[in-house]
Amino acid sequence: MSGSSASLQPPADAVKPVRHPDAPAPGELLGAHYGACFGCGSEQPHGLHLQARAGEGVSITAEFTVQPAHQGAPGLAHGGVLATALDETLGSLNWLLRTIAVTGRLETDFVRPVPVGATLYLEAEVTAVAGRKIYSTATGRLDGPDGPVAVRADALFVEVKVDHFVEHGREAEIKAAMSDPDQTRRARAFEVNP
Ligand SMILES: CCCCCCCC/C=C\CCCCCCCC(=O)SCCNC(=O)CCNC(=O)[C@H](O)C(C)(C)COP(=O)(O)OP(=O)(O)OC[C@H]1O[C@@H](n2cnc3c(N)ncnc32)[C@H](O)[C@@H]1OP(=O)(O)O
Repeated sequence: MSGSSASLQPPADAVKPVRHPDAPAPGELLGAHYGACFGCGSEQPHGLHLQARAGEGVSITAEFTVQPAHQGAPGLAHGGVLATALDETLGSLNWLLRTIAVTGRLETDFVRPVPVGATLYLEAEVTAVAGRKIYSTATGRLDGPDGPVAVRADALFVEVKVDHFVEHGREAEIKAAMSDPDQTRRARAFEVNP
């Protein structure tokens, strides 16, 4: 099965995404946007520790190695964990646009089982932007960047203001993020199209 639902088809007035002039250069590691992020943070012992790298245009590559803590069936990655890897990779794309956005919809195809110990080689790109809506797509491959596709996703991210996190997040974490000494992480969290 593949083919995303109608709500993931960009509308007729959608435009091509524009890479922000200050986006990290192709090949540059993005680093974690937040230390406690389950997808990319270093402070989560069982997190994915996904490492994303800027690509050409509005694209990203990322790697994630499946740990024993990520199992669903014995010896195999949990589907929700794989969806997280896709979500994190897709979410990282928005930094190349310098837009803060959250996942509105994520549609996933699980094509092949992914064993514990395997590295998932992910690539993602923004395909279109329509107002606050950002359309993107991702694949995850086994055995190398050109290996067989194991997972695929199409997504719609919706641009939000930083108030989204301030209103809905927990105060202690918000305060800690706001005083993060890492300038890049702070910028990723709080700059919108500067
Ligand atoms: C102080 C700390 C700050 C920290 C900052 C961090 C920065 C991060 C930096 C780097 C991140 C890198 C990595 C992250 C990766 C992980 C990403 C995630 O997992 S995010 C968590 C999961 N997602 C949610 O929790 C969203 C929950 N949902 C909502 O909050 C709302 O529903 C929201 C914002 C998505 C939309 O609500 P509305 O009221 O703002 O807007 P409406 O009018 O409903 O939607 C706008 C347009 O989008 C469409 N839309 C919205 N949801 C849709 C859906 N599910 N399917 C299809 N279309 C949808 C609507 O139909 C509408 O379209 P029309 O303008 O009318 O054409």
